[in-house]
Amino acid sequence: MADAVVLGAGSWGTTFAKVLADGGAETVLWARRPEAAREIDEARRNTRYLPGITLPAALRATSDIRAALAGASQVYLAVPSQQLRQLLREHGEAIAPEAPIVSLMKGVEAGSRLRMSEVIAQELRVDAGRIAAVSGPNLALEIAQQQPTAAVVSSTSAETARAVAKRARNDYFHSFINADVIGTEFGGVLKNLVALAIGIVDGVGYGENTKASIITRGLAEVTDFAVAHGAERETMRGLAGLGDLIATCGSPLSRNFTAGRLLGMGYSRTDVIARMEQVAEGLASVDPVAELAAAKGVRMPILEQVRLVLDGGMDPRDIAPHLTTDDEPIEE
Ligand SMILES: NC(=O)c1ccc[n+]([C@@H]2O[C@H](COP(=O)([O-])OP(=O)(O)OC[C@H]3O[C@@H](n4cnc5c(N)ncnc54)[C@H](O)[C@@H]3O)[C@@H](O)[C@H]2O)c1
Ligand SMILES: O=P(O)(O)OC[C@H](O)CO
Repeated sequence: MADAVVLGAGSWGTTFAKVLADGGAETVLWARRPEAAREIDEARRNTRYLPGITLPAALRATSDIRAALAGASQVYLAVPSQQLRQLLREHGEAIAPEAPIVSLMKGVEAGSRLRMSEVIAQELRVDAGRIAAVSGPNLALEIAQQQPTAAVVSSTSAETARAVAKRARNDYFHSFINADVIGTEFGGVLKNLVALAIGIVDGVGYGENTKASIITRGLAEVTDFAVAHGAERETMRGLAGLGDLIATCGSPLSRNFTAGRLLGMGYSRTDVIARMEQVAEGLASVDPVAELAAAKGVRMPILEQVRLVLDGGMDPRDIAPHLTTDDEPIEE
């Protein structure tokens, strides 16, 4: 019986399993492909997602999801957001009755427009207090290299947040806690959209002034959206808001930045999706977030221009969401 099981052996699931194992938790990682599980278990490597990283000997991997889940006292989920519901539908009944269920994901489900904690609650019919979300400036490869960073574990139950934060920490990864699940999850979702915009301007060739203007206005846009949906303003100034915005918009390791960069270089949405070998959650979140913003009447010029570029309705060179077209100057 494991202390923790991580479902999804991509870059983040594998890295988080390493974080847990390095913190002393007996950890099992579930990989969909048997050959990936075998490589992790036998060679201590996940060459496809974490090249150059040696995984801890204490970390076990399997492609048998039912065996992985059996009796595990905490369950961490790290599959692409659009795949979560089906996974839970097929295997959710194997999750131990009292185990906290932790989302490591940063997306909104297309169609339902639900955050990942909401998908978990709806699909598994569990109380919100059993669910936690982890978010922060967490580029997987840097953490796998044991570069020090932090995240926030958010749950409506302080007991759940504390239990998860105590397990998800070690000498290079620290977990803070908060109770603002809405803000923590939306911070992770929306920074991906700003990173797409920053990637686009980088691909076009614009420099630091343009990027800094968009990141700064991006924080205001993300905050307006999240607060309108019930988040605490303060959360957006924390690790899951500003912290993640800085990390994601500033790094070529970010898949969202990379996808944006390809758009800025002139590739179409279809070409970008075909070229991306890993999930860039922002691409699937653009439409549901735009719908959620419209429902609350939130103005989101950055999101709207990213959407136009994606749909081929705007030349990437014309992207300038921080240049307002209003006649009257608006308050910053
Ligand atoms: N990589 C990061 O730096 C990072 C950091 C924080 C959060 N996240 C979030 O974690 C989530 C997972 O991202 P990632 O970086 O690990 O992606 P990834 O592309 O590196 O890996 C995705 C994994 O999911 C698996 N998968 C795909 N479809 C599946 C399905 N239908 N059922 C089960 N497994 C499936 C793939 O085989 C792969 O192992 C995303 O929501 C992402 O935003 C990523
Ligand atoms: O690679 P990205 O763009 O999905 O970003 C990874 C993490 O979310 C950064 O915190």
